[in-house]
Amino acid sequence: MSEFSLLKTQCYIDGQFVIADDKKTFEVIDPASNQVICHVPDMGINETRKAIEAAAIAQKKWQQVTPKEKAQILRRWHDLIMSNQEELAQILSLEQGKPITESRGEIAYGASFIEWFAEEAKRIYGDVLPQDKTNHRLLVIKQPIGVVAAITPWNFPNAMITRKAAPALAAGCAIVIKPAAETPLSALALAELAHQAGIPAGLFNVITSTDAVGVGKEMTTNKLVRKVTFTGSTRVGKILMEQSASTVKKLALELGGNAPSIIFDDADLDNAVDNAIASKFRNSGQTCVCTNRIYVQSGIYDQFVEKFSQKVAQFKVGSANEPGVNLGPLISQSAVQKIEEHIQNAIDNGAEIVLGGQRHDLGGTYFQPTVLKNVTQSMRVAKEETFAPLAPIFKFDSEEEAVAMANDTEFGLASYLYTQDISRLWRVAEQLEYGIVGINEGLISNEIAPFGGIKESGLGREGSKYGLEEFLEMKYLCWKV
Ligand SMILES: NC(=O)C1=CN([C@@H]2O[C@H](COP(=O)(O)OP(=O)(O)OC[C@H]3O[C@@H](n4cnc5c(N)ncnc54)[C@H](O)[C@@H]3O)[C@@H](O)[C@H]2O)C=CC1
Ligand SMILES: O=C(O)[C@H](O)CS(=O)(=O)O
Repeated sequence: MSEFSLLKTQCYIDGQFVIADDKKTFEVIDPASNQVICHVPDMGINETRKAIEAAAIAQKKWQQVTPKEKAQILRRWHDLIMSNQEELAQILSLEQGKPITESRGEIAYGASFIEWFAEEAKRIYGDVLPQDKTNHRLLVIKQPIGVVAAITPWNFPNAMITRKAAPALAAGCAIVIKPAAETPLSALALAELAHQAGIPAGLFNVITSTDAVGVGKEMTTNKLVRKVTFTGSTRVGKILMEQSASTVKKLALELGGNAPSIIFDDADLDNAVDNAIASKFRNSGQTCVCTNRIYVQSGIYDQFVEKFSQKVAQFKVGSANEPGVNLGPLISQSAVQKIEEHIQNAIDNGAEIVLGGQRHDLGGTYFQPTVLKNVTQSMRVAKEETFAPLAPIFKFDSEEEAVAMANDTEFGLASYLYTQDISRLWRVAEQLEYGIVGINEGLISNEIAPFGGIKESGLGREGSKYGLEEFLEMKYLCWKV
């Protein structure tokens, strides 16, 4: 690991790299080899509290810094990230397992949020309102919400941090981040580059810990924290919501998904196949916007299954730096058990394996890309997010039936539809109960558009001009002249 100058093994609090108060550490494991990469501090409530207190002090000064100066510092952070893209990508693949090409993409994707919000920092506007009385002047100003606490997942250990930290800093806030224990190194590398970019001490803090519950409790109940932003499971999102109620914190929750891809008879079949594959197997199926269910109209069902499976059969499973690898290892054995349960449940209820279905010969947490056909709504794959390389293909007859099945879930993050009928495109897009609709496109993530879900997929939006509002408070001034 010595070749990685950005591989940090201490937490970053108040501008210093530090160890845990009790010197405790925990192992960071390479999921491809199951080998220990290094050890990082196993911090807890006390260190979290210290970080929050440092953030509160730093934030008061930061909100006085001009937007232009904020933008310049954020731009420097972006430039440092991009000039260290390869090393950041190697560290990301080492701790998370995704193919190096995907990690390089994630670093650029993560940096795009910093670039975007460096620009947005200079465009935080207020309002002058019409008078209600002749001697009144009514104004609205926007101010930073204050100290932000962020809890982030293992599947995008770089981009899920910058997608929160960039708008927070651009708005004038300070942030304390607890990354997933599986993937802390990307967060610590970002801290090193934030330090080099001159982001003032206390504004960007990273706590690594195996005590997610304790750290989360401190983050959601400490009065100095005014906003909690979380990306992860709906189960944990609900816990954080409950815990945040005692101090009425603002929340942003990017939670689980159950994305349907609906392919109509009139779709461009090759485009639908390619995009359904891209959406399904990105990050080995471990993204919240991955297609989880594929609904194909009966007229092209057999053709679609054949074309889709032939392409998936060409996939190469392997470790991050192997040339041509499409699928890496899953993050954990529990992830492997979940896909095995979903496959078995589907088979027990009448589905058929077209491709895969087994653990890969490479062992560990590698799994074969799997395609099932004759899948129905009664199976677990229809109701639960598999978060793995499993493509269950359902058949439908009518548009109404497809929309009803697609919406038959408590989740509402991403959805996809493939048709060349313009009227149908509008009808179905408007009826889908999701925050995001990909139309003839399976890859919808960027820094420009508002990313987020409805129903039990979360609250709020990240990225886009809307993403900045999440870190601002609106103040109304009623001025007698
Ligand atoms: N919406 C999204 O982008 C994501 C959704 N997920 C969903 O979550 C499922 C489980 O994935 P995990 O990574 O295990 O998600 P998770 O929700 O268990 O973990 C996400 C983050 O929350 C922290 N956490 C866990 N329990 C906590 C608690 N009680 N209080 C405070 N923080 C806590 C974890 O340490 C991690 O940093 C996936 O199968 C997928 O369905 C997971 C990752 C991203
Ligand atoms: O957590 C996730 O899965 C990401 O939000 C998906 S994306 O933004 O990288 O598409």
